[in-house]
Amino acid sequence: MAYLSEPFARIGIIGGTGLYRLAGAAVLETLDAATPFGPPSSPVTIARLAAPDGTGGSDGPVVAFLSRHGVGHSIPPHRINYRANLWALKSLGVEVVLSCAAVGGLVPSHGTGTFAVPDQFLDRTWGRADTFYDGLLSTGVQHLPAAEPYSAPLRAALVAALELQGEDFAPTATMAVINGPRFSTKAESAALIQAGAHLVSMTQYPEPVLAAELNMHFAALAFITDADTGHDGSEPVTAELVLGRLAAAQPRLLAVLSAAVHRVSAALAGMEPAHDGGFPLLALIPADAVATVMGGAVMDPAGPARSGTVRPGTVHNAGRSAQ
Ligand SMILES: CSC[C@H]1O[C@H](OP(=O)(O)O)[C@H](O)[C@@H]1O
Ligand SMILES: Nc1ncnc2[nH]cnc12
Repeated sequence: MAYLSEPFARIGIIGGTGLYRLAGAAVLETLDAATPFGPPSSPVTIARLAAPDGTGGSDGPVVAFLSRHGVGHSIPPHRINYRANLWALKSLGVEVVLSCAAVGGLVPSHGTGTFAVPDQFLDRTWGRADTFYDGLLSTGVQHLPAAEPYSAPLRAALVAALELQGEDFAPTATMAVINGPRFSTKAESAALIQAGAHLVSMTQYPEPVLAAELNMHFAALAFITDADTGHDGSEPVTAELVLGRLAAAQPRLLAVLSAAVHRVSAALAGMEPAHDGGFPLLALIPADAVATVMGGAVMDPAGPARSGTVRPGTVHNAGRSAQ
């Protein structure tokens, strides 16, 4: 079995609609990651962000960036290989995932042109592979506690970054996730509001739970591009509108992301790496060894102790608890 002696990057960023690369970051490497689930949506770019003072050089934090919809936005939300994407980041040493998304706002408190940091989701997708514990990898039966599905310390870093950048944002939100690729009808939108949702997305499930199963911190930075079917009197959403508004907001999004990454990077510098024994280089692991990896260093069900209310990867192993 082959292991990386050190991670390529400890912080991962998933780019969504309109964010296909990290403009301004220095690309160090571009990697084609192999996973047991097939290739991820895009090559993973290892890139160095500018230093905190805005200069280049070797002081800025290094991140692993992946484009969820692929190069040229070729993969629709219901066809994204979410398992491959999260596994690819994990295999490169990522411990913390910041997921960017263009979302619809359903209520006045979450208005167009502002940001939000979701703390809950409402899964309305269907047919998506949303667990690594499905028997495929001989990992046994596991049940992920999902009451608090996002990492508290990572959400706090995003909130601090949004404050630093002077952005208008909602520090909490319930994110409804529809299957797409079509947008909602007015009746569906009203039903989501009735169910307690503030935001609507097509991609924000199952990323949070897959990250947790892989013992990675996960939080989402949502930019509200529209008012969905038009609760504020605006025209109903279209893809062109989402793309255009996200493109216009990209510098703001990148500034918030960068501030959050610097904060997280400083915190990680004082933390031990989450894993013992190195990082599995999955591309080199034979298929029959994958189960060993899943039950060993990568998938230790106890997981590293972390602060905050969330312990990503803390899973209930039904097999063990029955003993
Ligand atoms: C192109 S409009 C619909 C598209 O935009 C959002 O993408 P992402 O969440 O990756 O930013 C939405 O979920 C849809 O996939
Ligand atoms: N209104 C909307 N519904 C679903 N996904 C979206 N992404 C951006 N806006 C959206």
